[in-house]
Amino acid sequence: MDKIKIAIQKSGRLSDDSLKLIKECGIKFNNGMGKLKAVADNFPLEFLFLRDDDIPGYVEDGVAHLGIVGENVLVEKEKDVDNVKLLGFSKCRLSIGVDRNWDYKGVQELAGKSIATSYPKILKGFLDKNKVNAEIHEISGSVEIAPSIGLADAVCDIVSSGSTLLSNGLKETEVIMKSQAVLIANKSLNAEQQDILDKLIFRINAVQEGKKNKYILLNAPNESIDEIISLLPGMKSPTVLPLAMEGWSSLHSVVKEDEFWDVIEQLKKVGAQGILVAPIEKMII
Ligand SMILES: Nc1ncnc2c1ncn2[C@@H]1O[C@H](COP(=O)(O)OP(=O)(O)OP(=O)(O)O)[C@@H](O)[C@H]1O
Ligand SMILES: O=P(O)(O)OC[C@H]1O[C@H](OP(=O)(O)OP(=O)(O)O)[C@H](O)[C@@H]1O
Ligand SMILES: [Mg+2]
Repeated sequence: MDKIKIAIQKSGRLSDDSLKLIKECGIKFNNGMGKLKAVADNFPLEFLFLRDDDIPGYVEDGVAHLGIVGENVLVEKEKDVDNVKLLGFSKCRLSIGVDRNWDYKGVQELAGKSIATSYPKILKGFLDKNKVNAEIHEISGSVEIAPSIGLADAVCDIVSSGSTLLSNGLKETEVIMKSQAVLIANKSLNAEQQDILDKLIFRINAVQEGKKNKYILLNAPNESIDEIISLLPGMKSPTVLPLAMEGWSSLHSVVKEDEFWDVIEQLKKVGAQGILVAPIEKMII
């Protein structure tokens, strides 16, 4: 079978979670220190470890068939690739930051100022949309230092916790876009390559669904079972098994991670006991 190539960031904010997702999909490979290429042992996938900025271009050209990048880089690079799937990690935002003592009242205050950024296209789009004429000063890293060394009046850069802005005497004033990691694909995959991508997407979906849900087991008096079933509808419907103790049943189901604590409270109110909750590794709906 043909192999397809996936481009992953070599080292940075996307790398660990990208590799973790691949491993959670049951794909094994050996990425020794400093290796720029690796081949999976049990799936037709080859890995290229690259700078994230280069990934959309390599995927457009077909040097790599797939890639994992931040949406911020994907939008900035304006490459013609398929946006296959949001991956839910490396969540951040692209924001304007200004000196914390600037009494900033709105985007019009950026008129005539210079803004340092590694995202000139996205920034230009934002300024044009707001009809603000400002100078864009493109730099490739350490953007937050620009105002304090007199290079620019403001910055447009990635913010997550905000601690980099804070430690450079800046404050966040405008969120231009929100971003997370995304799986991208070349637009001209052949049937065999598409088949491999479909298998990978199937596995990613199973991993993501598993994370969104928990497996729940509980004991309940038989008269509460109908009410509990309405609280825990499960994938099709819950499994209900009689306990050795007369008048009691054991019920197995799944519950959504984000509804979990509310549901547990309601289950207790209707008489559920001995509630066990376990993580789900994979879930295929
Ligand atoms: N603090 C953060 N928290 C969460 N996600 C982030 C954070 N910083 C960046 N990201 C996301 O991870 C991507 C990679 O960030 P990183 O800082 O590793 O890039 P880089 O320094 O340009 O790396 P490279 O050396 O590969 O060019 C960003 O494009 C963004 O989508
Ligand atoms: O709001 P925060 O949580 O502080 O995160 C934001 C910082 O994180 C990223 O840099 P990173 O630390 O990845 O270093 P880099 O300069 O190598 O990109 C980004 O470029 C910001 O500088
Ligand atoms: Mg980069």
